[in-house]
Amino acid sequence: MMMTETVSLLSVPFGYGAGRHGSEMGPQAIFNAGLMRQLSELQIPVQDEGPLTVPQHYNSTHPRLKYFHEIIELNTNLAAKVSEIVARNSFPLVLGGDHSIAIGTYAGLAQHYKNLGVIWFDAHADLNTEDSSPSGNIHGMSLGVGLGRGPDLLTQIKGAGPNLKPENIVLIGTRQLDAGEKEYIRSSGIKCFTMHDIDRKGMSNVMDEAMSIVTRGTDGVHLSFDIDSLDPLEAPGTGTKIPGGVSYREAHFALELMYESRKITSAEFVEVNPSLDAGNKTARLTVELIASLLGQRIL
Ligand SMILES: NC(=[NH2+])NCCC[C@H](N)C(=O)O
Ligand SMILES: [Mn+2]
Ligand SMILES: [Mn+2]
Repeated sequence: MMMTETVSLLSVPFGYGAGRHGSEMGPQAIFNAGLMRQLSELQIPVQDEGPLTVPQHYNSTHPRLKYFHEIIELNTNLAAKVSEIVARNSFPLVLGGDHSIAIGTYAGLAQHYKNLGVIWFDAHADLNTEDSSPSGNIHGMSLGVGLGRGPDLLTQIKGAGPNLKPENIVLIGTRQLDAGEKEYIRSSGIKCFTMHDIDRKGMSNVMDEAMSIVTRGTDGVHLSFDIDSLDPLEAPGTGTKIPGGVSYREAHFALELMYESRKITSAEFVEVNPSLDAGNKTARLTVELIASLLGQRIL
């Protein structure tokens, strides 16, 4: 919680953007892992917005964009809900779901913030297009949509694009890029802190640089946190695991620094997939990470 009082918890039990089933059960797993208890220990006033209604599967059959129509419908509804939360001056905390729901989140935010900074914590860049995507899974395209780069119909969701600016975006934890994404990152100038950069500079310097980029000339900062940014040894419950990720301590430290900055104005945690988890380890980790973002301290 950074600039507002209440945290509005919005569950989005939706997984059609991912290649594997299960992330639609993410919000329930995160609640089961003790989210409400953790927030009450932090004495944070919470408004539970309940789960967003998700569209039924009506067999949308776009050849290269899987569940295209469901994703449009979901994100249209999500954008309206997020916008309403911001209008109430509450802090939107969105629980996914797969990363395609980021489209609806920033579409809702864009109705209030004209120059939104975005921190995209992820093993991936999610900057694919219909043509560059190796999978057709829209969770791999969701950041691109906000830059006007994604599939046309998606960018036409109210607020969805192109409302984000490359110079206001930082990627952190990146370690798997498809060819088209690399090219776009280089040509657009999006700042990308790969695992190599984290190893070389340390998370402390990376976060200092990242915060200075996303706060320069912006009127809000959104954190989009894909749990696959963490090393799969820490976070096995996710659908696209890439080895060599952010450590447990680095992730907490980054989130603690974001809290200290008091600049974050909204957040989402996505890609927790309980059907791939070891017990409920990844969901429990997510609860702890949320706590760090919201001010939990060791002492
Ligand atoms: N949000 C995610 N986990 N994205 C994974 C994307 C993987 C790959 N780049 C693709 O486009 O299919
Ligand atoms: Mn992602
Ligand atoms: Mn990812």
